[in-house]
Amino acid sequence: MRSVTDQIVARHTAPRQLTDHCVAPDVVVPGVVHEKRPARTPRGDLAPGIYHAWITIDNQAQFNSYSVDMLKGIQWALKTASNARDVVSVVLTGAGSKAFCTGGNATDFARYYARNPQEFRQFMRLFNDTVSAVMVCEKPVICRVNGMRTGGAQELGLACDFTIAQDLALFGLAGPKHGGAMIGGATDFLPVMIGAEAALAVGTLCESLSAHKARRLGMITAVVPALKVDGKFVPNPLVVTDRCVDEFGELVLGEPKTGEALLQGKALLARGEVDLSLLDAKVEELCAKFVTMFPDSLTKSLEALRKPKIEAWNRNKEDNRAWLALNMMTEACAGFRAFAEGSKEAGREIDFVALRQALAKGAPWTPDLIDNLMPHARN
Ligand SMILES: CC(C)(COP(=O)(O)OP(=O)(O)OC[C@H]1O[C@@H](n2cnc3c(N)ncnc32)[C@H](O)[C@@H]1OP(=O)(O)O)[C@@H](O)C(=O)NCCC(=O)NCCSC(=O)C1=CCCCC1=O
Repeated sequence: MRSVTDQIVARHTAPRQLTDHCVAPDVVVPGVVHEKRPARTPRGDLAPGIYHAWITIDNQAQFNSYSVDMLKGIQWALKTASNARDVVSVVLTGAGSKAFCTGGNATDFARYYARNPQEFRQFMRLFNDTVSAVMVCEKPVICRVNGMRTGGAQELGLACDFTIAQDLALFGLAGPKHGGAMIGGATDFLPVMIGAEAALAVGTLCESLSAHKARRLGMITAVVPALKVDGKFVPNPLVVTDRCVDEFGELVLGEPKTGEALLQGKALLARGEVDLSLLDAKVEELCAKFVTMFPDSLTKSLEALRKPKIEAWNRNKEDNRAWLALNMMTEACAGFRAFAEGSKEAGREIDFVALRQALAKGAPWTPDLIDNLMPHARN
């Protein structure tokens, strides 16, 4: 039986032919899965004819890092979902349970963009426009963090309106340790989201944060357990989750365990299996809340609340793009080559002391200086 609103629509209150407002065609890009999943109400009832758009980054062999084509695919998918009349919210996620995404493909960076700033400028055009596409999306954008979120992916994730993470996921940034500054969005968003002092630590030290610490800092919306041991969910056993402060009053919630506690945590981790059903339930719970809201009022609220992040981003994004491009001649060239040419055994970082010693004597960034900073040059 048709509902009354269906009958009203059938009386031709809606245009016979709908106009497509998307700039680019909705194309299928390998590595980016774009689908519409049926929406439900908060009570769990199906809401026929309306959907949530799921965008899944899928390059699992390389921890879901994105190629240029994949960036285009993510951007198209965001724009398509933004325009789709039947889409309520957008979920941006990664395939599998290891990584949400680890940013740009570091091997491509080393092989194609190193010493090629004009080409990296073009890459950054795509990247910047993808971050902007998140923040002008007319629907709420939820980052479903199924695993590690680092580098440019952390910046893309910070641009999202909500982040829900499974609690084994790590959050990181490829900053000065990799030869970059975290200016693809993180330096704009973090001070607004977590305050200037915490942003300085996160934005310079290049230390991975646990999902619990990210939640404590206010960087993400919610955390759910993902490890199942003997059929029961347990919190991430590698980090402190049972107290907020240590005996001296220092905050420890979400900090890594050490010593015997860490060994026990690792043993528990090895016995368990990862199950993302609670993550999916939490994402669905949030998506369902949006179904029972006035759409325009929701979009207006998003637009108003995004302003502090967007204003910071728009102030800096083009200058930062230019700096990141030129930095491909020097530090990023060395940093990404070290990742691509290194290995777990040899290490994936440059010889920082040798670099500083050379620069202290005024040495220029010659190709042979960079060659000699590589991990294999030390052996
Ligand atoms: C910390 C890591 C993400 C994960 O470390 P670990 O858990 O030890 O796993 P690995 O063995 O290192 O990784 C598993 C395999 O995946 C490959 N991998 C992982 N990430 C990438 C990547 N980004 N690009 C290419 N390949 C990747 C890794 O080589 C392994 O494969 P293998 O065949 O060798 O077994 C660690 O992997 C890491 O540090 N990765 C690099 C992260 C990185 O530098 N990302 C780029 C950041 S820069 C960036 O994204 C941007 C900056 C400016 C704005 C635009 C932008 O995109």
